[in-house]
Amino acid sequence: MSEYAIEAAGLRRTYRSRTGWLRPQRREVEAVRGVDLTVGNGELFGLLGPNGAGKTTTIKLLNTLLIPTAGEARICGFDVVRQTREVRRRIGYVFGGDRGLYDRLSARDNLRYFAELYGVPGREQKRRIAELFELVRLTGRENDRVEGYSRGMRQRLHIARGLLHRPRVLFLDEPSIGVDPVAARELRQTVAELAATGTTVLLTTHYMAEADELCGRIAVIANGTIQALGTPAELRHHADGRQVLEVEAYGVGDAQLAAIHALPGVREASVTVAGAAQVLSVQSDAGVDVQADVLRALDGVRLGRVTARQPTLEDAYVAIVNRVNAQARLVEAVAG
Ligand SMILES: Nc1ncnc2c1ncn2[C@@H]1O[C@H](COP(=O)(O)OP(=O)(O)OP(=O)(O)O)[C@@H](O)[C@H]1O
Repeated sequence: MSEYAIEAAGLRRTYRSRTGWLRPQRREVEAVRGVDLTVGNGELFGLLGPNGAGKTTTIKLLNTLLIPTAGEARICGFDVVRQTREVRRRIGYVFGGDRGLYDRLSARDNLRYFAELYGVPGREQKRRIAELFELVRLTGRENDRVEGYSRGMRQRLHIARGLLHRPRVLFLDEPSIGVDPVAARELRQTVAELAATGTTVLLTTHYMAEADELCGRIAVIANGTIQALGTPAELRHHADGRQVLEVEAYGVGDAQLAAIHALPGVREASVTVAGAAQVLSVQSDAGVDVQADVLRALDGVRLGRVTARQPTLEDAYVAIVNRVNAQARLVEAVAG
């Protein structure tokens, strides 16, 4: 058996498309620009990045749905281009969203159907399906039609489907998308239990907290390359030497955000929406008190609680991704 479940070296993928009808133009998007990666057997590995970073493309290159423009990848030692059959036998692919299940059938009939499709021997099917219902915590709901399932339940059924043929490696592409927080927690439990059975899991997600809780190691991908890779504790170091000021606010505009970003000592400033309120997070150099300046910049905005705290993994992630964005803007400015 190969030492690694997943290996990628110099993996690249460029999409070529035509846009326009009257004056067609060729457009090239370098979605993945040289990814190097090794994932050990039984590892639960996270691939994190903003929209358009290249996560799904990377997964599709590894699971034989796309052919690399350059570079190589192996699954359990088998080449994804030259040994697709060997690779496909060893992988499962689960993606977020609603496609891929038959609503009018019961959950059990769905799994029976896919077990046939994946060539699970008839005498094994019953036991395997029961085992999987147990793993994804749907025992007792097997005979319900899928149309009555919640999003979280569907997602767990998707995982069961992806595991029918006992893959060594499972690709989970944003499993918790659109799933409510309680269901997302159950989903995470399922993924953790799955990894405990020895299956290698490559998980993509937008949620840092999810990756933090589940993954042994995480790669942050942005702009088609890996920007940082390590355990959650190692990634946290990207925010070393910083402190965070959090301000609950109602109506912070882009101009104010830009003004805060430009304040001396401020490294990052971002806004997330939490219910009716916004949460403004300002990362600054530790030892520089930016609170008075920040509050002055927010003059006229209704404010709630103001808190100072230590950086989290999420802050480290913001720091990594913003650094890449700043570099990309610089390259564009020089080129333009
Ligand atoms: N079939 C395609 N043709 C042309 N461009 C594409 C195609 N698929 C993806 N892209 C582009 O490639 C880049 C990477 O996309 P990809 O879907 O891999 O990102 P992602 O990290 O999975 O993003 P998201 O989190 O939004 O799903 C994006 O700029 C995207 O617009």
